[in-house]
Amino acid sequence: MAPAKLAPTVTLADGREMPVIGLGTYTPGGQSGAKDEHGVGEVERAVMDALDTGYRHIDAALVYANEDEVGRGVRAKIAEGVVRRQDLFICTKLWNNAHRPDLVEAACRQSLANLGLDYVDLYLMHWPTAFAEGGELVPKGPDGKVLFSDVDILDTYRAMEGLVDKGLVRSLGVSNFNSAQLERVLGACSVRPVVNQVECHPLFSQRKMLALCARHGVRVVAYRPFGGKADALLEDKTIAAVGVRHGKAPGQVILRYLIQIGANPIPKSVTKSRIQQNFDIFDFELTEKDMAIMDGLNQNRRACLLLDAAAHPEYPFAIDF
Ligand SMILES: NC(=O)C1=CN([C@@H]2O[C@H](COP(=O)(O)OP(=O)(O)OC[C@H]3O[C@@H](n4cnc5c(N)ncnc54)[C@H](OP(=O)(O)O)[C@@H]3O)[C@@H](O)[C@H]2O)C=CC1
Ligand SMILES: O=C1CO[C@H](CO)[C@@H](O)[C@@H]1O
Repeated sequence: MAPAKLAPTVTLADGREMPVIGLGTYTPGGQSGAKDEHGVGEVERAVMDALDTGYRHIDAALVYANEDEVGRGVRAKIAEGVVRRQDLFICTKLWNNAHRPDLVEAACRQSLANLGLDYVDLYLMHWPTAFAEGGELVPKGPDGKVLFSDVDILDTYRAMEGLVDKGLVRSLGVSNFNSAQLERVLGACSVRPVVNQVECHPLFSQRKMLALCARHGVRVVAYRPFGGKADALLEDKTIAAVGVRHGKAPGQVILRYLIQIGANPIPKSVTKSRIQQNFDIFDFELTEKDMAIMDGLNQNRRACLLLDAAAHPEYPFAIDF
C-alpha cells in the first residue's frame, strides 16, 4: 500500500507536534456498538480505516468504554507496519469519578491497559467536575441525583502532573474548562496544559475561548464539530453553498472553517467513506468571504450541556465562556 498522505501538525506549547485533525471515538452506547462478521468492533474498524487514510491523531476516553477497541485498531496497524507508535498522537481522558489525587494514576493505568499502550500522548481532565469516587461512572443517590465530590481541580491536575514524570503521559490538557478554570490551572501548574478540548462548530464558534487560549499558548481541540444531530449543520444550505464553490461537502467546509479559526477538530465517524471525506480537506482553503459567511452562522449555542454536572459548583457553563 502506498504511504498515506498525512495531515499537517501544530506545535504544542511543550514543543510536541499534534496533527491538526483527529478521529473522534465516542459512540453513544460504547462497546455495545456493532461488530462485523469477524467480531471486529465498529470503532476498532474505524481506527484502522483512519490510520490507513492518514489520520495519526485519535481521541479516546475511559468513559467511552471502547478504549480496548481503539487500542486493538492502533496495535493492528502498528503490527502491519502501517504506522509506528512514535508517529501517533493518542489522547485519552480522566473520568470524573477518579479525580481524587490518589486515584488518578490507577485511572490512567487502567486507560493504558485498555488501550494496550505504554503511554498516551495527551491526557485530559475530561470535565472539571468531580463525581463521587468508586465504581459507578455516574454515581447516583437514591433520589436519582448525581453524587459529587469536592476534590479541587488543582489537586487533580497536580496528580496528573505526576503521570508525566512517570512517563505514562507525554502532554497534559483539560476539557470543558471555562476561562476561569483554565486560568486557575495555568496560574498554578508546573506542567502547562497544552489543550482545552471544548465544543466548537459553526453554531458555537468559541471565538472568546480561542482568543484566550491563543494568549496562553493553549490549543483548542474542537469536539462535536458537526454540532450534533439536532442542529443538522451537515444539511445547512449556507454551508452547502460554500462547499459547492470549492467542490467540497458541507462537513469538509466545517472542518476547514475550524482549522482556519485555529481550532483542531476531532470528527467522529465509523463509516469509511466519511472518515476519508473528513480527512480530504488539505487541498483547499476558505476565502475571507467564505469565512465571514461561516462566522455569520454562530449562535453561541451549545449542543453538549454536560447535564450530569449541572448542579456541581464547578459546572463550567455557568459563566460567559
Ligand atoms: N471532551 C468532551 O466532553 C467531548 C468530546 N467529544 C469527542 O469529540 C468527538 C466528535 O464529536 P461527536 O460528538 O462524536 O460528534 P461529531 O460532530 O463528530 O459527529 C459525529 C456524527 O456525524 C456523522 N458524520 C461524521 N462524518 C460525517 C460526514 N462526512 N457526513 C455525514 N455525517 C458524518 C457520524 O456518523 P457515522 O459515525 O455513522 O459515520 C456521527 O453520527 C467524539 O467522538 C469524542 O471523541 C465529543 C463530545 C464531548
Ligand atoms: O465526551 C463526551 C462525549 O459526549 C457525551 C455526550 O454528549 C459527553 O457527555 C462527553 O463529555
